Amino acid sequence: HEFFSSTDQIAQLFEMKKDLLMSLSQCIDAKEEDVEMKSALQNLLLSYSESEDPENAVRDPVAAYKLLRRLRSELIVIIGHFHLSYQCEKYQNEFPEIPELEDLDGAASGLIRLQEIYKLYPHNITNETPLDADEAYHVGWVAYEESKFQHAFLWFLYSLNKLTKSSMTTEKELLYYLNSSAYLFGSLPQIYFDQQLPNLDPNNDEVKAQLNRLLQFLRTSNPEIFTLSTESSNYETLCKGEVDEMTSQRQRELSCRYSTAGGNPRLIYAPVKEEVEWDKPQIIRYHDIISDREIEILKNISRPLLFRSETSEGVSKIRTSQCVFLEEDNPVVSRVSQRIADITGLSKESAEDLQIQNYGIGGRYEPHYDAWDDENERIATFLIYMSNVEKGGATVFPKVGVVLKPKKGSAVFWYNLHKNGNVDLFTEHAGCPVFRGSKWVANKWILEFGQEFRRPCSLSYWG
Ligand SMILES: O=C(O)CCC(=O)C(=O)O
Ligand SMILES: [Fe+2]
Repeated sequence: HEFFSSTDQIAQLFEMKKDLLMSLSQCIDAKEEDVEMKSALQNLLLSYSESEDPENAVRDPVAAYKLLRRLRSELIVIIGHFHLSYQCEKYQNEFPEIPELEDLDGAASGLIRLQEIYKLYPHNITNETPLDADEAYHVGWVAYEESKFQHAFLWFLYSLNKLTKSSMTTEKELLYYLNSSAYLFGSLPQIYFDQQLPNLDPNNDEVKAQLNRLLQFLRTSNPEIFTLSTESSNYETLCKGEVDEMTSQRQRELSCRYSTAGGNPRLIYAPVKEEVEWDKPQIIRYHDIISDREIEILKNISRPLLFRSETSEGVSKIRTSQCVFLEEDNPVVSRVSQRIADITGLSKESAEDLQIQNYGIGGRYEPHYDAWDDENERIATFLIYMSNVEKGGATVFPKVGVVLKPKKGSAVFWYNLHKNGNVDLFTEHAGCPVFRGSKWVANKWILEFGQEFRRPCSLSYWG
């Protein structure tokens, strides 16, 4: 099981750890004589505070990263105690999975992606939740492994400034990685690089002096490694919310109305609020199409079933979220499907199951199409927002400049295919990295076959 790709799963794990800690304290209290174990347990109990709210903590990606690290180390200790303690044996089948090192790497990678898109320095992204030297070193190391040498360098520098006596990270390691990332970034000539590394004096002062020399050299001869580039792709610019004037002007001219979808009996007394968000391709927002209660039910059914989302290439960094397809045997799921059919006028018999999705730390879905050129493709997408997202997490269409902000209870709808069956190339879209908040969405993909009389085909070459 994975944790970094769903912030909700991290919050759930916190609750499980809490329960486990409680049962451990009960079974140890009962009989255990081992003083050492009791005091270790006491420390764990002290570190856990009643008022801690994991759902709130995971809204901040840096806090979520720290929490994940902490949960991993605490669970290892707690489960270790269970194994050591004879009296606690009966609990042994109920352990939650422990986050793996890959989870910590995935979480760090999410932070780096946030920095890249939103142009954030380590001190920007950590301004609410600071990282300690070891945590920062780990993020730098992940950036280094991903060949993102400037981010790596900046994190190592951050780590250097946070070093304390209790840090596991050493100045010597930092000198090595600062030096190497500066060289690989292209800010350090080979000669300088070679001079810095060999035969480091284990004497700390010597390392310190070398570190200072390195930084001084970089500041004077190659200062660009300290400053992030401001270049962005269309996708990134839209995610940052920098919509150009023309686009926002065009957006303001669009309309909204109450609709009964052409007199659908189920909508006559409760027309749906319809807002045209974009004209070409047409993107329609429907407001208040699902209640908070329905959302809670869908989240609760999904939680134990969530699994890493895939793309046509399998599991990949392109898409960091977890999802599950829900079948119609649940009344809320079938009610939502019926509502989508009523609103869009399309047949629900020809559609995929409702897909519920929760994003991870810095979770995103990079630009993609929902439909390909195969038979019975996804003619349309109905995307429901099941949460608000405080920062980031917009759905953007890079080819046309559209930014759709998640609004809880609303949905957006567009056709991926032209009437002639070809993919509309303007429907390329992305889910921007979540910068603050927990993002939940539900996808309903409506298929081509069975819609022939509801959305007649055209023979036109153009669409
Ligand atoms: O989460 C979003 O905003 C977009 C999701 C999406 O495009 C998808 O799941 O196919
Ligand atoms: Fe999509």
